[in-house]
Amino acid sequence: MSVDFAPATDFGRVPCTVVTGFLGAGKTTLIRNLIENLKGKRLAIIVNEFGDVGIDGDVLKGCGIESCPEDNIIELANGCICCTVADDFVPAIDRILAIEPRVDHILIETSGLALPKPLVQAFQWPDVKARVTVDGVIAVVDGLALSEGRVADDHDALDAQRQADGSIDHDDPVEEVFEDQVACADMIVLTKTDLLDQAGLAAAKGRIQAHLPRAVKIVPAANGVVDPAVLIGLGLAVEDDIENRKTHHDDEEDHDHDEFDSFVVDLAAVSNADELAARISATAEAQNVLRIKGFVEVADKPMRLQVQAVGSRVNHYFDRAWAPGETRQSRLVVIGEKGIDRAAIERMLAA
Ligand SMILES: Nc1nc2c(ncn2[C@@H]2O[C@H](COP(=O)(O)OP(=O)(O)OP(=O)(O)O)[C@@H](O)[C@H]2O)c(=O)[nH]1
Repeated sequence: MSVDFAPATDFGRVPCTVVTGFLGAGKTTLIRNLIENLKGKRLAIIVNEFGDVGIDGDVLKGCGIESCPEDNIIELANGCICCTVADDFVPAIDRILAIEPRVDHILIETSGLALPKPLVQAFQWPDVKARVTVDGVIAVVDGLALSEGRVADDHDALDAQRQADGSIDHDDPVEEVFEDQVACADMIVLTKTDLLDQAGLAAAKGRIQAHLPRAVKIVPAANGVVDPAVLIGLGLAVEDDIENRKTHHDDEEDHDHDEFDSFVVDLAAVSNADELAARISATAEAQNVLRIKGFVEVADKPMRLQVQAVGSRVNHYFDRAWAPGETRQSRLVVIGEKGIDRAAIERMLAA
């Protein structure tokens, strides 16, 4: 598949697509599909994660795509890119722009908890603006979760409550992050449609539409499959429009992510992958965990097990052989709202 990049707003600048979306919505899956299908274009990726340990970068590096070699994938773990933009993002852009031959396009995967607006605003800084431009902001939303009302549930009720009580000016943190991501989007990718029937799809679309401040297209996707021509090469120079996109955090001088916790759980090798998946599912359900992901050693297996849980729904598969000399270790990143019970989660996962 070939995509023409000729946005009128480029002026020789490298276009950059920001992929945002709540934890586990399907950002990495979408990006993986994009890089597989953007053949012939030299790509670089910035992958940002909330926790200290990067999993998504490792997943993307595993793609082995010639147009996006491992060295072109920069991981920014250790916090959301919206907060570390000055320290981490600009050096990452510098590094990418030094790559020879020059890359044609940059993809940025923000962490699932990042607010896209401060990141896009960084593209207004003169040193950045002279060299790169935001081609478009893609918000990836979890169709399954939305169809079940798990994100942005009860919005109407909340609105009514807000209007009745002037002192309420914030949703719960999960909804706030989700709404800010959608508010900044030029295109919405509604994922996991393979798990939805017609009614579920309509419900998910309806929930998103209720949040859209502007006419923004909703593109349904199963397993990240979207024609790159739909998402890439929009040429919107979003940095020039971002101030018009209203979000919950507009009036905050400084925001933080204190509402969320993340930690790493080291496990011993497991003997049975299905049993581990069942344990993870039960833990996520009982302890209200938002996201668990990582790599695990299964005893006597030459392959590494990749584990991905979104809420209590768990996927696991052997993604590649452990490399010679690589430490076979089992590490899971756990993310939840502030106050999740770390000791109980560690106990349940290790049981
Ligand atoms: N069935 C199905 N599963 C999907 C789809 N898209 C993503 N997934 C699964 O959902 C889980 C999370 O997907 P990711 O692509 O890692 O999500 P993410 O948004 O990058 O997650 P974070 O970076 O942690 O916020 C994985 O198990 C994926 O395989 C889809 O369209 N259909």
